[in-house]
Amino acid sequence: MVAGHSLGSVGGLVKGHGTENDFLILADLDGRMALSSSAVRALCDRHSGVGADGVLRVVRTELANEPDVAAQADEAPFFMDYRNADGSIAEMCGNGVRVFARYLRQTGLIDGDTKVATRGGTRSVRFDGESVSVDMGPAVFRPERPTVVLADGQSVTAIAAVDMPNPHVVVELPDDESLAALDLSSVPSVSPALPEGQNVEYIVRVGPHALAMRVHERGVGETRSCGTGICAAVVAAAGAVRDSATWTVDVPGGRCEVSFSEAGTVILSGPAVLVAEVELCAEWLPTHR
Ligand SMILES: N[C@@H](CCC[C@H](N)C(=O)O)C(=O)O
Repeated sequence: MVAGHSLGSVGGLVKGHGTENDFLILADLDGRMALSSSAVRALCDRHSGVGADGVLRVVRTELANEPDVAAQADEAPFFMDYRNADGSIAEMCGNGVRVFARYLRQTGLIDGDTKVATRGGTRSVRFDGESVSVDMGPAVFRPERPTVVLADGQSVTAIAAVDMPNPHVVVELPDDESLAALDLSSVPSVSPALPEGQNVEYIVRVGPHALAMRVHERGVGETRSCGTGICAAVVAAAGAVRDSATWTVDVPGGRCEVSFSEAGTVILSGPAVLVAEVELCAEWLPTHR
């Protein structure tokens, strides 16, 4: 890992967030770093590390050592290697990709709208002032309709399981009070669980095209926002009715907007903020490889 570089010099560790879903951005442009899951866990630990929901490693796409990613190099100059705080790998991160794009732009690695390579495919990104919009691709409904147990022991059948392309289970609750009362401090009991595990979104309809949502993320725990989860929630709530309206989704960390493109893909818009440059202490590094 790199310590002591400024954001402008494209190196080091940068902290950022999208609706308070927070990330550590690690520049490894030549793709030489062997980023272990234990290093990710150590970095993301909020007590003994820097603290974040996940790590975004920045690699030139043609130098990514995953063939499905390197194949995106003609379209997308940089690969977002996303890791959850527990060190696990995920296909996609909707808040992360906006923050990743903000980082690329602020460091001068790109100078405008771009495409980002991810394990879930290439994503188009458009800058619009404070907001960043991403074409998140198609949502795919899964056949499963699992049951999720709430803290009071009540079981609720999910309204949908949706791949974005990471797996989501969406549960609808009757009102704001039920949403506020949820205890998401442990992994939700989901039956049958999806084979790859799942992110679980709990939603309340607060208007014709408006949701409130909390989320328990696979590999992280409760987070203040989840971009792919927000998309899955809107897809589940909209069902077959996909009109041209823009949906708003309020999460504990802020608000994102979701709409559908003419091609039927899901467009996610929301803030992306870079917060700090972090210089790791030389003494800390060798023990956290
Ligand atoms: N916070 C992300 C989703 C990150 C991946 C997720 N925890 C998973 O394992 O699928 C987002 O904003 O989409």
